[in-house]
Amino acid sequence: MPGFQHEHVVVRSGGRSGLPVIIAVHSTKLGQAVGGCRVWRYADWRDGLADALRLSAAMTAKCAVAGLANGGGKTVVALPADAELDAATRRMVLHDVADAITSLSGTYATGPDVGTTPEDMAVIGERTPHVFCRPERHGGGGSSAATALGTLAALRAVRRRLHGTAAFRGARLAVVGLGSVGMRLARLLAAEGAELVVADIDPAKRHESDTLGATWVSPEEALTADVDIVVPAALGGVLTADVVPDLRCAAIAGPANNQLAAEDVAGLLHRRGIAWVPDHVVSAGGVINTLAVELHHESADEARKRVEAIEHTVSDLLHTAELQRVTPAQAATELARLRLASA
Ligand SMILES: NC(=O)c1ccc[n+]([C@@H]2O[C@H](COP(=O)([O-])OP(=O)(O)OC[C@H]3O[C@@H](n4cnc5c(N)ncnc54)[C@H](O)[C@@H]3O)[C@@H](O)[C@H]2O)c1
Repeated sequence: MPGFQHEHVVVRSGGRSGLPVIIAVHSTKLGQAVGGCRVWRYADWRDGLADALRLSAAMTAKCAVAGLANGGGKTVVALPADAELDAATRRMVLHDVADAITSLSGTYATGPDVGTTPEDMAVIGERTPHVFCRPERHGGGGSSAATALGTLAALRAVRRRLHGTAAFRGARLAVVGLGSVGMRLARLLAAEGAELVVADIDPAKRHESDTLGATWVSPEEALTADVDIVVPAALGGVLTADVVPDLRCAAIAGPANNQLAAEDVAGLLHRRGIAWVPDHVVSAGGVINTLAVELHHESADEARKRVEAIEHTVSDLLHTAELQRVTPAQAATELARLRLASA
């Protein structure tokens, strides 16, 4: 049985809603623990506790690799399997979460996750300052632009590793998914002279592809296109064991969450000589920006510099991976361990 690794776990019945509110603070070694608030249905509340324990530990590693002065935490409100929250109960739940956060004396701050929105963060913010990713009128702002900028920084590092230059002129990239991050990113890359192959399941995006001078293909064709870098920017699970033999790119780096269908696909990619940069490193721009501005009260310029520093992180990971003959994902795990050990 693994040992208990968390600094503090709160489990309480919400004073207003009566629902189980769970906050797991995994680590504050690097600073205040952060992690989203999940409001989700579970067959048993203890499944929600397991989620909070697992996801808060993952946040510690994610923050450490991103170079954030923050640790990992997570909130889970475990709803019964058949629960529907009406607006009044939802407010009660969010205020219960806020009170549980207050009980932690500033060691943890929350943001949106599955089942919660920036609007919900504004409601939590009525009772605690330890909340981020609120709507713009409450001092927050959308994260897609910063996520796209951070992805561009990651791609610069990959481009330099592949071709010895961080300039995108002449680079061939396939962007799979032209949503709020993918579209912004494609525009940035096109403006720098990259040759783009793009795809989306929504045919309405084809028009934009034409204005970018990109080649429009199906999502499957984009993933296996003969390009330098594939950029997954839609849903997770696209990198399966089956697709690996068909890939023709030299590297994969994109913002889509949980790209690997199974963890061992990282090894399969490595054996095929394809550098896969873990998505949590590539997509960290949004959270880096939000925490810098909303929790650390830094200027937009300072926050932007932190986001652009993803380029150095990815450069380090690729360099270490090559030197130690490990995958970039293994190099990221080791980097997180070192940063935590030296904190
Ligand atoms: N928005 C952020 O700041 C942020 C931060 C971190 C990670 N991410 C992750 O990045 C990814 C994109 O986020 P987003 O905010 O742009 O989402 P989005 O919903 O705005 O865009 C997703 C796009 O992908 C398209 N799509 C869906 N399935 C597809 C498929 N099978 N093939 C090709 N295209 C497909 C959709 O039509 C849509 O245009 C997600 O995985 C998200 O979790 C986003």
